[in-house]
Amino acid sequence: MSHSANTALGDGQIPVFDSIAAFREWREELRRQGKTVGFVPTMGALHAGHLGLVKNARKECDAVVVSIFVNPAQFAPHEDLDQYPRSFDSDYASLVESKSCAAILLPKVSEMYPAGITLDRAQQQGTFVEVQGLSHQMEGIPRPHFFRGVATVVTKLFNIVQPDRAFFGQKDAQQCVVVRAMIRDLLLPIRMRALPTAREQDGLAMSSRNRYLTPEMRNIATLLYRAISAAKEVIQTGATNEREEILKPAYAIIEEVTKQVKDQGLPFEVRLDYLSLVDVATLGEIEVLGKEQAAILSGAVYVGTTRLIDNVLINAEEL
Ligand SMILES: Nc1ncnc2c1ncn2[C@@H]1O[C@H](COP(=O)(O)OP(=O)(O)OP(=O)(O)O)[C@@H](O)[C@H]1O
Ligand SMILES: CC(C)(CO)[C@@H](O)C(=O)[O-]
Ligand code: BAL
Repeated sequence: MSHSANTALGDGQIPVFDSIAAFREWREELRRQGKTVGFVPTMGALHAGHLGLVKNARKECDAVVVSIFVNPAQFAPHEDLDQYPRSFDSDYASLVESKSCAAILLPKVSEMYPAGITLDRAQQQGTFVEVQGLSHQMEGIPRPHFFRGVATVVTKLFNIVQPDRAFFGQKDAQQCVVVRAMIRDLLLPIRMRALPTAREQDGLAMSSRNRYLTPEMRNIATLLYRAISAAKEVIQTGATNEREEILKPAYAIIEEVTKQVKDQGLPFEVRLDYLSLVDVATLGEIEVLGKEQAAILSGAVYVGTTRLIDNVLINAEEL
């Protein structure tokens, strides 16, 4: 294949492109060969959840591209852009081991944001994509800048990779709903797949940010999954369809763990950010759940300064 991957990155088993022009050359050759391309966008610090997306993409597509890009536009000035884990060498080794990745795209901030990018939204220059109606509830309340940053970078990455299919994780449920709407609204010729959340043995959703947890924090980090699972169980028993009653056991679990951490004098706090029960299509909060209504039961908690998110689906298999 004639392409100019950056040979200083990786050991040549997978081409790594840090230049968009070089990547486009490589992509063009696949098109000439009539091969289908699957795309897995990531921010790196890869774990088994990411690798599951890559392996599934490979089952459905001839060649899989993985991007690794910590996108400044989706971070607020007070968030963890600088601390976000960056581990290219081990990410590269995991992708080689997966035997499922045909190329890695590692774009530079300067190429992704030709007009520059500052985290201060009021000062930002250039073109941004925003999915109105789905970006300012749930995760969009504490992170009002977030989905604009995601929609913008995913649009740019789609324009570079030009995938036939794009693979996302259900762990970031609202992101899946936002990206699906964006693909529909902008008439992008891409099929989106949202795959189930990979979990640790005790149920904790895999996440790059789990690396921030100390062993003491890790011991109680399943609280959110236990909480939303308890709420889902209430729905499944048919005992009630009212939001308040559905969420009651979830609030109780979080309160109990919060108190336990305090009583034991552990050197961190647990704090609930939010719990939510929304319709999958509108992301509107549900007061009374319809019999077959597809819904997302989700939440976010802080364990120390680490913010964990998780969700389960109600009356739906895929987002
Ligand atoms: N546990 C998981 N199971 C399946 N997919 C996942 C999981 N965690 C992340 N993903 C998906 O991988 C893609 C890249 O996510 P990202 O690189 O932000 O990882 P992350 O673990 O979600 O990181 P963070 O800790 O920043 O939330 C997204 O589509 C995301 O939904
Ligand atoms: C989709 C994504 C790679 C865009 O930066 C990011 O939001 C993520 O990792 O979920
Ligand atoms: N997976 C979500 C990326 C973020 O929180 O910035």
